[in-house]
Amino acid sequence: MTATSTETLVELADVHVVYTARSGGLFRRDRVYALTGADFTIEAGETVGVVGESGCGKSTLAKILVGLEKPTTGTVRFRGQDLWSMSPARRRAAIGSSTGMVFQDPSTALNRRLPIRQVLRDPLDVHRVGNSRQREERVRELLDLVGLPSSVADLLPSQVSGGQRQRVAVARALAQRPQLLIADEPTSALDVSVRAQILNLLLDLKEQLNLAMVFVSHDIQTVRRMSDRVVTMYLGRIVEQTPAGAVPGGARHPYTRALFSATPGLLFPIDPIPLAGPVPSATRPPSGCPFRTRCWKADDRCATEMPGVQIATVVRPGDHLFRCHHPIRDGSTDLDLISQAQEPSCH
Ligand SMILES: Nc1ncnc2c1ncn2[C@@H]1O[C@H](COP(=O)(O)OP(=O)(O)OP(=O)(O)O)[C@@H](O)[C@H]1O
Repeated sequence: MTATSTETLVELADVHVVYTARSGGLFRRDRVYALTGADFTIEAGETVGVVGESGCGKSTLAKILVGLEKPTTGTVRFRGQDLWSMSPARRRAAIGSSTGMVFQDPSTALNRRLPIRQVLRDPLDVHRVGNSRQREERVRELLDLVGLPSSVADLLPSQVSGGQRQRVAVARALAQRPQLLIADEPTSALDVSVRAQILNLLLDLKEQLNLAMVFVSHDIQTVRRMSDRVVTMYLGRIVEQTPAGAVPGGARHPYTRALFSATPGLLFPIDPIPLAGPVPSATRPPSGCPFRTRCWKADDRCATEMPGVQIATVVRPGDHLFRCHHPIRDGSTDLDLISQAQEPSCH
């Protein structure tokens, strides 16, 4: 699975998201550092998997990528245009035509009172895409695209199965022909029996429409299978970006290694690395490297200095980035075998 183009669809530059949350006393508010210093691009046609433990900022990153959340500081560019310096009308149009989002639970994401036909027509009506006949035609196309019979158009979302509802949610996200689909835990609310069908549907749509996709999941085995590139997040930071075939053995960040160490079905399995203790609070992240309180390689430097970005050249320059003072350099990767790539070199 490799990207077919290098056209940049979305670019984040030093994006921070800080929420305020009530804590303890009536008037006391804490800052929650949900996303810190995110530098990140998505190229046309590629699938990026986002992994990390609960609360590490995956959904915040997804919302930033689809324009649902405004950065506290930093820049989000859609096709080179600064999204948040556009007028609200232009921004809505840019978001609608560039990205679509599939949420975890289709039961809550879809308007329960509208028939599926209207659920799918809504984004077309709001953005005045074509005339009424063309919108009806697009609804039929969308149902066909996600493998649903046209007869479901007259049903309410509650009258179809969970898997079919998620197909409707995917169709709705694709209504305006976006080039980027963000899927935030798209199968975790579904029965195990239909999860594979939805994943296969996403893979088919990616091929058929040359979609770029951001796939957020706790299920790291699925992320590895679905993605070209894996982004590892820890406590609001992107700590590593690596080609999917390079994890876990080629991952340089100890946290990525630990997360993926128990992944079954690898050509080069590695010993499980247990993660000690809980993730620290996002209201008081540790100084220096955020992972240092759980890292077996941490030393004094990790407590005082946030590691800068290092580059490992696995296949192409820029394919593999990580932030660690003590990266792991041993181990074989599936990529070593597949691409006969050179051993990565760090700068
Ligand atoms: N609207 C909000 N107000 C205050 N804090 C928030 C808000 N949304 C998210 N957070 C906090 O920001 C941090 C990142 O949350 P986020 O939902 O992005 O993490 P996540 O990795 O997607 O978690 P999960 O895997 O559990 O869905 C967490 O500490 C969360 O509690």
